[in-house]
Amino acid sequence: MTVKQRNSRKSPGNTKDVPKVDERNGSEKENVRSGIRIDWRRIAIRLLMIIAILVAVYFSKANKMVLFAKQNEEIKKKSIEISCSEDYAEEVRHFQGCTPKKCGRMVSDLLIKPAEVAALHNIAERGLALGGSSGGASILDLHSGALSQGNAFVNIYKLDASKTIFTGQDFKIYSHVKGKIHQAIADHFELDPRQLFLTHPTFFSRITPAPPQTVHDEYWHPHVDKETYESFHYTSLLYLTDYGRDFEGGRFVFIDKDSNKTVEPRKGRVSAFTSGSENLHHVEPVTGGIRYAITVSFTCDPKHAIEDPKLPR
Ligand SMILES: O=C(O)CCC(=O)C(=O)O
Ligand SMILES: [Fe+2]
Repeated sequence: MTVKQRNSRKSPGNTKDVPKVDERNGSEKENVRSGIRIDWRRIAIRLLMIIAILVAVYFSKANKMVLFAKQNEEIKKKSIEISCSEDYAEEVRHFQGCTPKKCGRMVSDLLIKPAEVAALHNIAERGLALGGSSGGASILDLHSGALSQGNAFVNIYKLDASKTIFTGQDFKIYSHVKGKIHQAIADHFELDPRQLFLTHPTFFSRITPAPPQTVHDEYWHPHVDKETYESFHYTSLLYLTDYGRDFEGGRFVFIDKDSNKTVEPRKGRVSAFTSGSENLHHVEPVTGGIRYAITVSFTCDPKHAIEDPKLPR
């Protein structure tokens, strides 16, 4: 039907299917005048219902998100205890001295010094400048040498430039920072530090808002670290840039049944947690700027232990 035909059907002159004015309620009187049958009262009720639903959804969502660690607060130490998932508890119970008293998470902003954070940020920038994913997420693993490049990975130690861009001091700082996180995890979860080992992969990450090109760029999916990285028993993240200042989006979210707990990245913030399904989590998509972090992971299994990364000769 053309516009003309439609308009002529609805024209006031065509009274065949228009009810008599007096038999209709007030809201319909006007409709009759224009020749269009619209029940304004019904529409208003529907609109109110939609608004009520939107308000309810908004508040239920708001209730479901708790800011566990805000960017602008300096946290000495904050923690949450959670029951270990059955599979995690079953696995770690075989490793004496490495079984946590309780599973959970902890955040501390005072463990790592600002100069150490700046030095690590600088290492990440230098190393990742030699490569970089064509999508939004790049990694550099100083231990294996894995570096994102385009849609794949290369070994940074096979690139000539790597021979001059890193110094012994870079690796010293990495080991020192790793040592402090190792001790903090052992203290918090009441472990024997001699039974807790650095494991692979342990890597710098750089995230930008660039659209993903491969699955390696899809960092935002909810996951359990123990399932993604088999050797992990304790995960730690050290943030090297500030949420809201250096980048937008990119907050870390623990997905819990009652309410999600969000950690906003802050320079020098360490977030450490047991790697089982009690700590399902995801990272919100980065929508602006550049986000840098390091994942430093630990295992109870000596078979998966790795040495600290070293400057290759
Ligand atoms: O960068 C982060 O905040 C978390 C990354 C993460 O969940 C992972 O590498 O498994
Ligand atoms: Fe993770």
